Amino acid sequence: MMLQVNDLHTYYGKSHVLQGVDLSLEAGQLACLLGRNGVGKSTTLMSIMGLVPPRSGSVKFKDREVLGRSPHEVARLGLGFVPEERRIFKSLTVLENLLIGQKPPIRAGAEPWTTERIFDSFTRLGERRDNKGGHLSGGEQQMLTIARTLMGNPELILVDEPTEGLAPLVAEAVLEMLAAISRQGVTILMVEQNLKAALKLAQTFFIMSKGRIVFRGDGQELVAAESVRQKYLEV
Ligand SMILES: Nc1ncnc2c1ncn2[C@@H]1O[C@H](COP(=O)(O)OP(=O)(O)OP(=O)(O)O)[C@@H](O)[C@H]1O
Repeated sequence: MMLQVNDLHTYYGKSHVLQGVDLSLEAGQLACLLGRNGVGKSTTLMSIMGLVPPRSGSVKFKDREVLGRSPHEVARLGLGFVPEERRIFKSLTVLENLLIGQKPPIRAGAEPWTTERIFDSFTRLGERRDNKGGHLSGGEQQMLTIARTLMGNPELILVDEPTEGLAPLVAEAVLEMLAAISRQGVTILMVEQNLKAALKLAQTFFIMSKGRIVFRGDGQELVAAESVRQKYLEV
């Protein structure tokens, strides 16, 4: 198992936000975490990464317990995090931004991500390689944030609402980038609000409500589960 989260509890002060989250992902999967605003999706990703320390439970990354480790240590084990806000260096070029994210691969035999591989795989970034980060569009900045995370050669990436605030066509390009990354063997857990877009992309779906996972299934099962969608997703 690439990721196994069991009975995860996280608090902000007295507020009990994650109330026993259970989820698991196999290597190579692209999974989508859905749910209404404020149910704890971002907190789940941040708890896995150690950015918000959970109070109890277990987070196993490739069968190794990572709960209690610092985000830096978790990243070094091969877990990448793409936060919702795009953290690029505006005064540095696309190429320089990518080089900042570079870390040697952990897994022997895996083809490492280099700037050339990034520019070959994602030509939009290649065209912009010498442009300053601050001059990129929102969608390009999102692509750069994702690509910079890849430069750390993660085996699993956690991606928080990558299409937030992007126009539909740009959002589609960002999701296509994630699909391409998945096809290249990186496991992905992403939060995405747009169900229609997510259905085209992901194989596995988790729905969260009030700090717990209330549904797990594939695309067909999610489409069939009309009452679940009505109860937990639709407004
Ligand atoms: N730093 C914080 N301090 C206190 N409460 C917080 C903090 N961050 C989030 N919360 C609260 O925790 C709950 C879960 O937030 P979280 O961001 O994980 O939800 P979400 O499902 O990702 O929602 P959204 O889509 O709105 O980001 C919300 O009620 C939110 O107000």
